[in-house]
Parts: sequence; structure tokens; C-alpha cells
Amino acid sequence: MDEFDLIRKIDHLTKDGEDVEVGIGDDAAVVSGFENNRLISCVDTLCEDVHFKRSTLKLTDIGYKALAVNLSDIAAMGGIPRYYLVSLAIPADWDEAEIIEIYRGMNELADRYQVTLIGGDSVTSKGPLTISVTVLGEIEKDHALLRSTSQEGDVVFVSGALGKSSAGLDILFSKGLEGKRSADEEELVFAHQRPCPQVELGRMLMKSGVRIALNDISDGLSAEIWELAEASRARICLEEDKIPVSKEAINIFGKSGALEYALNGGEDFQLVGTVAREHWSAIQLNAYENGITLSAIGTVAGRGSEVLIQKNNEWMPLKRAGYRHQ
Ligand SMILES: Nc1ncnc2c1ncn2[C@@H]1O[C@H](COP(=O)(O)OP(=O)(O)OP(=O)(O)O)[C@@H](O)[C@H]1O
Ligand SMILES: Cc1ncc(C[n+]2csc(CCOP(=O)(O)O)c2C)c(N)n1
Ligand SMILES: [Mg+2]
Ligand SMILES: [Mg+2]
Ligand SMILES: [Mg+2]
Repeated sequence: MDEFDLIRKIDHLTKDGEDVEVGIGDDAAVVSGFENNRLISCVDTLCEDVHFKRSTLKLTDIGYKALAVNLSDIAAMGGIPRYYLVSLAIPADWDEAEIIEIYRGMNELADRYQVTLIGGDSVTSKGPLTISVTVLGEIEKDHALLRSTSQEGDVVFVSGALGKSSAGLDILFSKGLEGKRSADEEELVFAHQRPCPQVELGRMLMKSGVRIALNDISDGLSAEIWELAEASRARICLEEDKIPVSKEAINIFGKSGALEYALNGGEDFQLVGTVAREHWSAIQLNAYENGITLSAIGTVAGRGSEVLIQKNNEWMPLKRAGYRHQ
């Protein structure tokens, strides 16, 4: 595969935004920048055999997901994604047409959120295929939603239903990409392959103007709630039976199997946060009116850096057992 040929094809595939003064084709990109807002940036990487296999994601899904996980981090800050850069380390057994397919998937999501590809890097890999995406965006000055602002008395909330992605992954592991699937299985597999970054929800929460601590769920609810507790030095108490566990996962894996996926599976890319009790109803209603379900799953009970969970009327420490790279 010729590096320059590939870059030319990628360039043709993507649209140039008007505010991109120099895009693909020079040593670095130049964009016009933001008049009043701050620059917000993040990078996350997908690695073959760690984040996906050819038997779990189609080529277009790999691209879609590589961008989605980054839009999720921008969402978790309340920002607006604008530009992205893609770094690829490509092993010899991947051909150009396959890489272009990955870009087609990325493009699909980029078009939906109007984020523009402004550059990247392509190198040979002697190991697995690795895709690293950097997203640049904007956020109103002093309005980023941090992990560190939870306070005593806050309601702890989470968006959507949890556990779908990792339940979907197990279905893919047992049935492969092309296996026959029930409607429930299809829903779970789709959630794994095409996670929906909660950008609109992040913006809605930011625009509410109230203090909200926020995090996105990449490693599982247990890991992300612990991150909030530690960043805010908060003592968080969750009620197990309030956690919105995927119905489809319950149908297939039973209540406790589905709860395990919700707590420790990861890659749901929903948002978990805390907000003062007096603002909770309005926030929940506003989300509802925009087609998003928010569930109250607990409270910030005081200071500390710990998470407790109530099961069958008994409180116990929540095990932080989400995904962790070794
Ligand atoms: N290798 C690194 N060098 C510098 N900073 C890093 C590195 N890895 C992570 N960070 C920083 O650490 C913080 C937490 O990163 P982390 O990747 O855990 O968050 P996340 O993207 O929300 O989680 P995930 O990667 O599971 O989606 C971020 O500020 C990130 O920029
Ligand atoms: C083939 C295959 N095996 C396992 C997994 C599960 N997985 C990998 S990384 C991760 C957490 C998020 O990653 P990060 O912390 O890097 O953002 C999870 C839950 C998968 N998706 N595909
Ligand atoms: Mg990260
Ligand atoms: Mg994150
Ligand atoms: Mg992330």
C-alpha cells in the first residue's frame, strides 16, 4: 500500500469545512479558531485484538467507533466537537480498500456531527492495526463540566440503559459477525458496534448553567463512578435496583448477568453525573423532552472518596471492577 496514494484517497473522501484554512496536504492543519470559546481536545485509541477484532466489528464500524469514543469524551465535558485527526499504524496484511472502508464509517458519524477531518498520520505497523483519533472542539469559557465538582446532597444520574455494549460483545464472541440474531441480540450488538456519543445531552447539561459533575462510561459504571468520587472527594451511595440495566440483556443473560454488564462491562458511552437535588427534576424533564432518559441512581452522601452500593437493604463498598488496561 502506498502511503501517498492512501492519503490522496482519504482527502477525496472527506469534505473541507469553510473554516479550515489549511487541511490535509501540508505539514500541519490551520483552522480559524473560535471567537470567544475555549479549545477543548482529547485523544483515544482503538487497537486490534484489544478494542476490536475482525470478528466483532465490520470495517465501517471500526472507523465509526474510533471517532465515537472521542466524541463521547467531548460530550462528557459539554463541548462541541469540530475537527479531528487520525493516526493509523497499518500492518502489512491490511489493504488500501479496507482502510478506505474504515474511513467511510468514520465519515458517517463525522457528517452527522459536522466534524471535519483536518489531518493525521499513516505508518506501517509490525503489530496490530492501531487507530488513534484526536478531536478538537470548543467550549464556553469556564463552562466545561468536570469530574471534580460533585457536592454533598447531589443526585447521581446516568443516561440511557447500561450493559448493552458488553452484552453485545459476548454475543459477537459466541456467534461471530454473521451469526443469526434475535431482535434483542441485534439491539445489543448494534450498541457495541455503533455507540452513540451523547453530544446533545452534554450540550443540554452545559447550557442548563447549573453545576454538574460529568463523566462518560467507557470502562463501566463502577469504574467511572469511582473516578467521579475520587475527583470530587465525594462519598457516593448508589442503589443497585435503580441502575437502568438493559432489558434486552436481562432477557438473554438474566438479571444478575445484565447487572454485571452494566456495572463492569464498559463501552456504553452513556454519561454519568451529579447535580444539586433542587435542579434534578428540571434537568431530567429537559432531557426527557429531548428524547433522552436520565435515571437517578443514588446520592452524594458526604465527603470522602468512596462508593457504596445498597443491595437488599444492605450497604457495601462498590467493587471497582470495570475494564482496565494491564
Ligand atoms: N499517555 C498519556 N499521556 C498523557 N496524558 C494521558 C495519557 N493517557 C491518559 N492521559 C490523560 O489522563 C486523563 C484520563 O484519561 P483516560 O484515557 O483515562 O480518560 P478517558 O478517555 O475518559 O477514558 P477512556 O480512555 O477509558 O475512554 C486525561 O486527561 C488524558 O488526557
Ligand atoms: C475484541 C474485544 N475485546 C474486548 C473488548 C472490551 N473492551 C476493550 S477496551 C474496553 C474499555 C474501553 O477502552 P479504553 O479504556 O481504551 O477507552 C473494553 C470494555 C472489546 N471491545 N473488543
Ligand atoms: Mg482516554
Ligand atoms: Mg472519558
Ligand atoms: Mg475516552
